[in-house]
Amino acid sequence: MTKRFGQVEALTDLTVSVGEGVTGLVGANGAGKSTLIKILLGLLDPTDGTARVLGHDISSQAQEIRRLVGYMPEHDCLPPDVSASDFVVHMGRMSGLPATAARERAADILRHVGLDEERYRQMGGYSTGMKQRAKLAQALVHDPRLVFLDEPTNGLDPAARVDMLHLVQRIGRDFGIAVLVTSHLLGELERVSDHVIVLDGGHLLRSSATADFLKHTGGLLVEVIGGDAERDQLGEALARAGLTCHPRGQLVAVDPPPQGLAVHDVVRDTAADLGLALVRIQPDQAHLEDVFMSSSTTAGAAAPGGPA
Ligand SMILES: Nc1ncnc2c1ncn2[C@@H]1O[C@H](COP(=O)(O)OP(=O)(O)OP(=O)(O)O)[C@@H](O)[C@H]1O
Repeated sequence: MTKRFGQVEALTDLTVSVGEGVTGLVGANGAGKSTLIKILLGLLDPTDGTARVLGHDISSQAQEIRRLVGYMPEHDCLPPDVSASDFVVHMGRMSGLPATAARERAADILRHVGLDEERYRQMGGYSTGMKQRAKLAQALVHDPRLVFLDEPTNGLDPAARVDMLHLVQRIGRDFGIAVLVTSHLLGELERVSDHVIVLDGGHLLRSSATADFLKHTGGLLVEVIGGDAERDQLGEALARAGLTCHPRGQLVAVDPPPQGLAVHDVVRDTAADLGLALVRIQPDQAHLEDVFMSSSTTAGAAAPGGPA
């Protein structure tokens, strides 16, 4: 499908399918991730093309799709003067649950996402992490078969990110709900996704099983919160500490270190000295960033079929 907003082409000839389990939809800001989700929900019409979600056509069966699908939007959409408990019950009722069932489901799901006593407080006073959990709960209250999570880790500190990613993994693996989850941090979805779709400027760069992205090279990949400046600051400091590194997308790739150098300690201490927040240190086996580095565009490729 294609989606244009005036002169801007947000999605270009995109053909992709999403299967069971957790699928990571990855791309820089503006890559077209939110646009794709909104089209699949029937909130936006494609300029060209069509799609099916759980076997239903997005243009003629949007209502059926919304019954079967949950949606956690990217931006804060929570009424500040309502408690999470009342809000999630309300969203359950809006999805057609009877009052008692909505109350029971809301209590269960709020417990699953980790909002306990706080659920009776007005959401205006919540931290970003609590707001993300309330947004996640409302997406799950009607027991959907598929859930779209748009940047669920946005605005969270590293510990809260890990918690949220763990929750995303549980939704896919323990609750058996298919998940399409987006992130602009290239690396963070690799650990929780069974499948990864990479978008760049509205084009499909790659769609594969996560394992196909992985190959161990003996080096390390390091990611810190921030942009190019923070990445380069870390890379330069690691070079001064005796490591050979290169920028790779948003990451610092560290070549296999000299024998005997405790490279994890060097990276951790260097980041701490610079006051940079580490997102991850991991073996250099992630090829997501390589996909971004390669100039070839493979629009039109498709992943194995499934419910969406
Ligand atoms: N309603 C709109 N009107 C005009 N342009 C839009 C609209 N919505 C999105 N766009 C443009 O379409 C492109 C894709 O946007 P989209 O929000 O889908 O990206 P994204 O990958 O979700 O990034 P982000 O994480 O920043 O939201 C961007 O260039 C954006 O400016």
